[in-house]
Amino acid sequence: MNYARFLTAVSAARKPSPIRMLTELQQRSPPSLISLAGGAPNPNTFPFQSASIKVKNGETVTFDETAMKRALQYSASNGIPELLTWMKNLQKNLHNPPTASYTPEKGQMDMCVTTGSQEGLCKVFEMLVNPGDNVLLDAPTYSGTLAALQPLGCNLINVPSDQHGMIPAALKEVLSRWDPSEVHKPGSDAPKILYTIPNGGNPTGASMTTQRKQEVYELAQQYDMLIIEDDPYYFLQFQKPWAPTFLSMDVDGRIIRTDSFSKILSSGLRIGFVTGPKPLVDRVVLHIQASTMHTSTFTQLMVSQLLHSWGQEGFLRHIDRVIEFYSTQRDAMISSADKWLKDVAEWHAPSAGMFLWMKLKGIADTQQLIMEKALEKEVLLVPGGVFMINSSDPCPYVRAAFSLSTPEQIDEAFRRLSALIKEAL
Ligand SMILES: Cc1ncc(COP(=O)(O)O)c(CNc2cc3ccccc3n(O)c2=O)c1O
Repeated sequence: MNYARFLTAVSAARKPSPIRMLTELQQRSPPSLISLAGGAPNPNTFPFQSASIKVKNGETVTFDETAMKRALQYSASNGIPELLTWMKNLQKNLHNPPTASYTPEKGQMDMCVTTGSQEGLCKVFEMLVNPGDNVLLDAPTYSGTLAALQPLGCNLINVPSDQHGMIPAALKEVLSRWDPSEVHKPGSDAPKILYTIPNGGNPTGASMTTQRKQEVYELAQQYDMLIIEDDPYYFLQFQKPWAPTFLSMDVDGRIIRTDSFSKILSSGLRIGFVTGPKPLVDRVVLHIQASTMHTSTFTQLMVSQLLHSWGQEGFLRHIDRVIEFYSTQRDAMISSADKWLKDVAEWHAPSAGMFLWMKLKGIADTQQLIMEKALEKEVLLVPGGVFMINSSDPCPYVRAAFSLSTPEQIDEAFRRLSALIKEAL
């Protein structure tokens, strides 16, 4: 793959930070080395001495004085080695990416830690998207992605989708505007990237079928596009076997995948990952060097200690408990929707994630209904317009999350929603 053609001028201009290189050189050197180089503060001056974090299964994550000094100090921009290694092994076990065995030039699978997958998305978009670029995505989509993409001045092209995700025939139709043999011609405005949320989509709850992923991947090959696989709900798929990922079929090194611990370990710890071809991950890391420098060392070490004590089996047992919770919540929301809303709304029951996407019958746009009437009735949902490329377009949908409220609260909320829809009609 020729990765240079995908980089913005800004990303291509990024150079390794000399002091960060010195820090990493020092970390690779024997303890006999005396360094007067790094401008790191002396951890003996830090007020924090130790920590122990109780884990619900009875174990404890502890930071003794030595560990605490490390946890409170700068660390490598791509992530602390033990967390990266653990995650690379998990990615290889879960997805068996063809690129794991490639050379760096050929797009060898690499990873970096980001402060939430939101940071990963933001830096990936800034690496790839120039003003005026055509970018493909299936809308409605995550509002945080729109917030990161739209200020870049790109032209967002919607690819029609349904409850099974992006529709390959529709993608083929959208791409038919361009001749695949001309996409490398100077001045070509053929799309270079496609973004999608393949499992438990936000806001639609949609999950892509394997067949559709294969067809979308083949079209990306034909038009030499990268696919950004934003997959924070991968571990919230209620049925097994979990769907094969784009990463698992990536024979070319054209997949950039963002993962997140937010929905399974903690959203406040802000731990996400970018997985992709080494030439592209390297550019994201250069951007991290010049922005946050790295994700919090403390949180990375805390999570890494937990994962090492659990092992992959323990991690996947934890995931099973999380899946059990969210599928029970999904069942509660669906049964309350059937009870209160089936004559005023329509929906597809999600098989992953934490969202139900409902179309309100007879309501052209839900913005006013939700932002005024729903608040009067003391029930809050998200009006669908915030997930559309053009948020001022009328949208008859609302997004309901089944993550935080109890089944009883969900039932009462839908009773209130039903009443206000009937009043509005
Ligand atoms: C598809 C997709 N991609 C990336 C992210 C970012 O997750 P990260 O790993 O935690 O950075 C998300 C998080 N989505 C949301 C977050 C959120 C945070 C506060 C309040 C509301 C929020 N609502 O509503 C959300 O949907 C997502 O859904």
